[in-house]
Amino acid sequence: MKLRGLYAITDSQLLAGRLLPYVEAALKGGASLLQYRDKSSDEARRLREAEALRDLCERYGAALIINDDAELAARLGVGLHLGQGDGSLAAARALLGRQAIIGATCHAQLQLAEQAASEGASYVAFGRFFDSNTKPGAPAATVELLEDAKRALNLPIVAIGGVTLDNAAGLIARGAGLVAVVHALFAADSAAEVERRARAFSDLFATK
Ligand SMILES: Cc1ncc(COP(=O)(O)OP(=O)(O)O)c(N)n1
Ligand SMILES: Cc1nc(C(=O)O)sc1CCOP(=O)(O)O
Ligand SMILES: [Mg+2]
Repeated sequence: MKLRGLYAITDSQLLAGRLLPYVEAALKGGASLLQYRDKSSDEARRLREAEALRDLCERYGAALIINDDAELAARLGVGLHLGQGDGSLAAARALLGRQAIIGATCHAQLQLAEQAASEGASYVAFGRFFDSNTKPGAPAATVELLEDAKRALNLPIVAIGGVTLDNAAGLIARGAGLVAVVHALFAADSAAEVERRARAFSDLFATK
């Protein structure tokens, strides 16, 4: 699986009552990775939704990544994203195996990315690059960091936080191999609009 392109991330509020049609639209539009991000503690719903998303991702040749929850990722045999306070990357790698995609939040710190790489991360994520509707309090990162990270690391780099169709190209030009997007993708009035946006994000990678 090539780690490049649009990385769509779900949001329980934005996608309430329309999770599957909107995610399918993002996949139709070319999203390469999909992260199931649900901060609730409703285990049964989380399992049900994650299973449905795994099936959808399989149909479209995309990879499903579970946010925060290594046990759920292991149960479904899919990837995992861990933040700095979400548990040990090395332990997750041991649990999920060599092939699993495991990503790490590195905020605006190259040192965190180097550490994540040494512990077996498949990609590193930096952010937030712009004002974020979804996570306004996330620490801010500058685009210069992407160039430094590109030089220093031999791993795919994800840019997250306030990414839109207007600012994504600049991040890609500076070294982001994936752009992770919630609001600018899923805050849409229709599935058709989500698909249009996903295709437009994906097209930004076509010539780079
Ligand atoms: C691709 C990607 N990058 C960063 C994050 C943020 O992870 P974290 O800091 O653990 O915050 P939560 O998303 O868990 O609130 C992410 N989820 N995905
Ligand atoms: C989940 C998350 N993590 C971030 C970080 O900087 O680590 S920013 C963010 C939210 C991304 O959503 P939107 O595309 O709506 O800004
Ligand atoms: Mg987390």
